[in-house]
Order: sequence, then C-alpha cells, then structure tokens
Amino acid sequence: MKIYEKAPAKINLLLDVLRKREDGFHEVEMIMTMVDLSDRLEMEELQRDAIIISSQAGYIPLDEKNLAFQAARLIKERYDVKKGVYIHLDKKIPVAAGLAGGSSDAAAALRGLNRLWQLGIPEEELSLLGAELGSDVPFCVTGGTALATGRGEKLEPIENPPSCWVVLAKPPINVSTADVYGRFRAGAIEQHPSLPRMLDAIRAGSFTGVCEELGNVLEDVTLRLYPEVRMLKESMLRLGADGVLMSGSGPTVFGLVSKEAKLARIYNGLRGFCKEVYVVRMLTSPGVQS
Ligand SMILES: C[C@@](CO)(OP(=O)(O)O)[C@H](O)COP(=O)(O)OP(=O)(O)OC[C@H]1O[C@@H](n2ccc(N)nc2=O)[C@H](O)[C@@H]1O
Ligand SMILES: Nc1ncnc2c1ncn2[C@@H]1O[C@H](COP(=O)(O)OP(=O)(O)O)[C@@H](O)[C@H]1O
Repeated sequence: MKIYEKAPAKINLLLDVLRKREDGFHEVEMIMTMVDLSDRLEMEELQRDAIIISSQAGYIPLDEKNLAFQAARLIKERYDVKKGVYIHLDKKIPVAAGLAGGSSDAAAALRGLNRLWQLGIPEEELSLLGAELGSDVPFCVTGGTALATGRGEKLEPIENPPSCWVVLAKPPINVSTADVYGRFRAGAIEQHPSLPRMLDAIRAGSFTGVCEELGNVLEDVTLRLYPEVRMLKESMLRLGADGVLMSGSGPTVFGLVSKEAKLARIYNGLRGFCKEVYVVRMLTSPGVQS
C-alpha cells in the first residue's frame, strides 16, 4: 500500500526570545502558522526491516541525518514495528531557509506512518514524539496556527490570522539555526514584539493589525550577518507588501499581501535580483477557525 502526506512550510508571525536555558536551548514565544508551499511524502510499506529515503532534491541528506528517516526510526523503535518503509520526498520547500522544511517532513512521516501501520497514536502523543526530533516538529504535527512556548514545543492552538497572500523570497545563503541562536544576545534587543497586541489583532481578524505587530528578534542577528536580507525586506516593502518579516532564523523573508492586484509587481520586482521567490496563500483551513 502507498500513502501520501503533505508537509507544508511554516512562518513565524512573531518570534521573541526570552532567555537562554540551562540545557542550551532558548525560551521562546512564537506565533506560527502554515503556508501553502509544501513538500509531498510518498510512503510505501516494505516487508523487510529497513528505512529507505529518496528525493528528487540533490541537496539533502538521504541517510540517518534526514529528519524523515529519524521520524521513521523513532516510531518503529517506540511501537516495535518490524516492517520497513520506503519514503520518497518531493521537496518544494527551500532547505535551511527558516521555513521548517525538514521538521515538516518529519511531522508528515510521523502522521503518515501512524496511518500506514495503523498504530492509532493520538495526535498529542505524535506531537511528543516530534519534540524528540526538533523544537519545530510538534507544531508541524498539529499545523493550524499556534502560540508556541518553551523551546517551541509547547503549543496552544489559536485562531487563524485573516487569510491573505504570502510572498516568500529566499536569498542564496544558508543560515544555521544553531549559529543564529548562539550569536543572539538578549541585551542587544531594544524593542521586543508585543505578543498581547499580536494576539488581539489575530482575534479581531485585523489584517492591518497583524501586519503592524509582526516582529522577530532573531532578525537582530541574521540581518547584521547578511545585509542582503535587510535589503530584501526593504525591497519587499517598497514594492508594496503590507507587512514584511524574516521567518525563523532566516534567511527567507515573507511579505503579507491583501490584494491580488499587487502580487505581479512584487514578484517581478523581487525576481530581478532573487531567484527563489514564491507566491502562496496562508493555509487557514486546518486548526482552530475563528
Ligand atoms: C528558529 C526557529 C523558529 O521557528 O525555526 P527555523 O529558523 O529553524 O525554521 C526554531 O526555533 C528552530 O527550531 P528547530 O529548527 O526545530 O531547532 P532544533 O533542531 O530543535 O534546534 C537546533 C538548534 O537551535 C538552537 N535552539 C533551537 C530552538 C530553541 N528554542 N533554542 C535554541 O537555542 C539550539 O542550539 C539547537 O541545537
Ligand atoms: N527532510 C529534510 N528536508 C530538508 N532538510 C533536511 C531534511 N532532513 C534533514 N535536513 C537537514 O536539516 C537542516 C535544516 O533544514 P530545514 O528544516 O530545511 O531548515 P530550517 O530549520 O531553517 O527551516 C539542513 O541542514 C538539512 O540538511
């Protein structure tokens, strides 16, 4: 039997870092939501005890470093599954981009293998398993829109933000999440984003409010290291995006746009100097709906 599972990219509408913890991770407050730019996983049961990963993308690991491999190994070990699986990853999400592509693949593998092997694992338990693979994996398991705290694994579902267009642009640099957190200095942040105001804007369904409250303290590190990310933000705003922010640790910049008529100008303007530009919708169907 073959099954398919979609693995959408996430964006952080708000990302605040509160402090560094004893375990080396950072305590965060984030508002995360999904966008309609997705990898697709094809999963097929193998009678022999093996995990085999393939992908059309030449630039990701296909061995045990692959997060989908790690998800399959974890679920097999934890639920004593003797069968194997062949997973093909059709990658569309740019890698090491701040869009949680690897984490979403891991989450999709957990959801898919739960179905393929008929394990009946409840979503909360899948989410806990996901936390063993990475801080962003639990959110990718549940999807929707959520307030994420702790190191990102504690989730509270919230209403979806007002639906809009999302323009994503990834400059040709690879950013390491560990490196960005490693360079982050809380004392250097002059103004933290306001979580209560962002939550109010989302609850009120105010697109303008959401655009005004966008904020990510990790920009302080990544924009200093890579001035081209700052330039990209400025260009997107100049071209007419309503609100602009870097996603996660970067380097992808996203622009929220309410009017379809503005998209061509923004896309064409960005494509003049940035090869990877995507125009997608915010994914507002799953999760809690206002
Ligand atoms: C910044 C964010 C925002 O959503 O996303 P990305 O830019 O990676 O997409 C996340 O916090 C990234 O989550 P994720 O990519 O799952 O990170 P993990 O694999 O758990 O951790 C990678 C490394 O980042 C650092 N890390 C991660 C999360 C956190 N709350 N504090 C940290 O200090 C640690 O050094 C850790 O070793
Ligand atoms: N299935 C996967 N897809 C993409 N990257 C993966 C995958 N499995 C492991 N990786 C590795 O994870 C790292 C981070 O990738 P990704 O999740 O795309 O970035 P980010 O956390 O910035 O959104 C990359 O260095 C990549 O080699």
